[in-house]
Amino acid sequence: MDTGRKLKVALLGCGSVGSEVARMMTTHAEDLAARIGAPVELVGVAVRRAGRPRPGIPEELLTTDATALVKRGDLDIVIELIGGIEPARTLITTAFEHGASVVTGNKALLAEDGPGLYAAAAQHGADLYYEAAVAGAIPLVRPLRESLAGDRVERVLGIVNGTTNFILDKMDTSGAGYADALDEATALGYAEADPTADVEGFDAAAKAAILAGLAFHTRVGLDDVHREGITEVTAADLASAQRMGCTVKLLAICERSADGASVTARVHPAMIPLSHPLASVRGAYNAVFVKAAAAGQLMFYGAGAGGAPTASAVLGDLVAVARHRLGESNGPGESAYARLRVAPMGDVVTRYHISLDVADKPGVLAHVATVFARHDVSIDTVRQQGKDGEASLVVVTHRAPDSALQAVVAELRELDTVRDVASIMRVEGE
Ligand SMILES: NC(=O)c1ccc[n+]([C@@H]2O[C@H](COP(=O)([O-])OP(=O)(O)OC[C@H]3O[C@@H](n4cnc5c(N)ncnc54)[C@H](O)[C@@H]3O)[C@@H](O)[C@H]2O)c1
Ligand SMILES: N[C@@H](CCO)C(=O)O
Ligand code: NA
Repeated sequence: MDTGRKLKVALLGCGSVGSEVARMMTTHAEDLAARIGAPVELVGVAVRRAGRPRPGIPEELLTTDATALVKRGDLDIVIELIGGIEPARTLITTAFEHGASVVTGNKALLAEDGPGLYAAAAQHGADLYYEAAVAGAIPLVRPLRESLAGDRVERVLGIVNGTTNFILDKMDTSGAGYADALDEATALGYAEADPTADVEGFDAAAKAAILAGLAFHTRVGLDDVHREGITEVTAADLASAQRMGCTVKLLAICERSADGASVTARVHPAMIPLSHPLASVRGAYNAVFVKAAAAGQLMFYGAGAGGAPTASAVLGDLVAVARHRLGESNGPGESAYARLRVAPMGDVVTRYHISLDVADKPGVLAHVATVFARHDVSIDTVRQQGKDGEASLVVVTHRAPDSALQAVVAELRELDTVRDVASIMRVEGE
């Protein structure tokens, strides 16, 4: 098809991902044109600092005025790769107002204000695409948004943050503590100078909010996601997991309740059996399981981060959106019609591994067991190891509501014979 038309594209942000997108748009120009049906031309690149050498990007395309760029009025597509809430949000909405469609990788902004962005896109008849926002290169947004649009998704479970997976993997394989593993992740460039967003689970929680929204056709905000990071995970937790034939992963889990009336979304470290495929996701890789009523279990695996892998997802979106511009059509907008209740963490039903330091005296085990029984939490296994009048007690429960487990722990902490509740970890993937 030769329509004689050229599609004009502006790029906002030229960091790890943006620079790869600019490079690929140049090196793959002919293939992109053939696949889209018209050439895509990069007409401007907004950067924060001018005057830096940017190999492969003609200097005359660079500008430090992103606002003026998105207001040009002749843009077909704006690719936002600045990140963060502002100025990204204003730039994206301004791009819509001036007639462009938008491709972004900005999970923080989508989790904060996805509905606002969708509304702006719909108002101006534009597309909003964001495959790069969740699990980088791995096609996951499009499968949920399009391929599974005819099915009923029951659960999304996976590893969606590479930095924390690298740290936990390091702790597992080397016996290192959290701080040493974080130092190594920083030295190797996996963790950022300020690792808070990754290690405290904010990045994974934003992705969980996006995934839950897509999976359940319900608005799920960042505040709806229960979030625990990995900073409290100890070498002892990993050792204990290994003794149980498990490892520890930071998981994002979005589930429909058994009665289908509500959904939950959570991010926390959890033990998973070594036999589970997620246990063999090493280093900074991501992997996500999607369970749907008709499709059954699907597994998505690959590079969840990195300039080139993430740029692959951005370019895929660019092709899709460009085709729509040529065909004067649109991709899917927001789908939040189901309006399911987003239930609190207390409603989540799962298993627990609880490690207690107790006095090694007659009746202590019975006393501890009574607390579990009082809250209707059934014990699966108990393992005790004694040392000098003290004992460490590891209790693994059957499935129980999180609220019941929290009540058990609060009561255990009050017992004279319980010196410390050393760790509480959920057990998933069985
Ligand atoms: N790096 C990854 O592996 C990865 C993976 C998935 C998604 N993402 C997302 O992609 C986006 C970009 O990530 P990144 O890793 O390339 O970040 P980055 O920090 O490397 O790049 C962002 C760039 O934007 C520039 N910038 C900041 N303010 C600007 C402004 N007002 N105008 C123009 N430029 C401005 C910065 O100077 C920087 O070069 C983020 O939303 C991120 O969450 C990144
Ligand atoms: N910081 C993120 C990048 C991808 O969103 C990670 O470690 O996975
Ligand atoms: Na993706």
